[in-house]
Amino acid sequence: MTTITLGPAGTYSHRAAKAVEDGDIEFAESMTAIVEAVAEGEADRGVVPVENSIEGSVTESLDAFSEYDVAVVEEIITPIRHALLAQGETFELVCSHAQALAQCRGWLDEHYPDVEVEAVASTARGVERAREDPSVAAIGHPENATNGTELELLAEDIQDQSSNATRFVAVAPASERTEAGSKTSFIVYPNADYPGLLLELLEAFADRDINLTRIESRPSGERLGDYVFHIDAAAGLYEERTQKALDDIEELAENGWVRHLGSYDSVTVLN
Ligand SMILES: O=C(O)C(=O)C[C@]1(C(=O)O)C=C[C@@H](O)C=C1
Repeated sequence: MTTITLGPAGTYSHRAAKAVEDGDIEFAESMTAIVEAVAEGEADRGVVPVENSIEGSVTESLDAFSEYDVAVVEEIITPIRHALLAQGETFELVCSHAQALAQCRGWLDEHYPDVEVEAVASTARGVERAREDPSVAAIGHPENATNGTELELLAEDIQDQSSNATRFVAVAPASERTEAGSKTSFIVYPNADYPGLLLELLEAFADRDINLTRIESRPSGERLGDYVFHIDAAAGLYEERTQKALDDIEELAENGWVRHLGSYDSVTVLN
């Protein structure tokens, strides 16, 4: 089994992938490339972040789920505890993934108000930059201080909320979609706009007592004000009520499309 995730080695995505998948792990540079590799059969599984408790959605992953046909087979929730790593105490630039920089914005403003920040493709890419250049510090998992050239751990637990956590999903080829699982993800493109449309979409679930755990609108890209809705429900497709809700939203989106990513269970991993 080959799993593809965000690289290089040492990213939080890599840690989440190792926690749930056996076998080889390969790396890509973007969430889109990971989802595409799974959709095209180049990898058996992909692990991508979808949502963070401080910064919200990882929109690149959501947009990739609209673009490529894949199944979600597991949800992985993990606490994210960032460290500041560098060759020494004097540096001018902090490099990390945009999500990680945002999760530590307050801490950086307080402790290093004068340093510049630069977003790079992943936290581990930032660590590489810090290894190459003494004027660069990185934000990433503390183990990056010891899993290559030694870096100093200048500070730990620098995320703005101690409860910082990220939700990842494991994706598989669309043929592996299953109806078994306690959660289901839907993507709905109604291709329509009238008063009460969103209410009707939500009623499909509310009328059947299905709790929604998330709803997110993403621009469809077709025209301004036109949206694709990502809806996560705390119910499995094996349940009659979920099938009925799906029938209703398919009817509401008769001019657009509905895709479900399958049903899946959730695990929490501490790493
Ligand atoms: O750069 C990494 O280490 C990642 O795995 C990406 C990512 C993200 O995009 O949310 C994952 C978890 C953290 O929230 C910060 C960054």
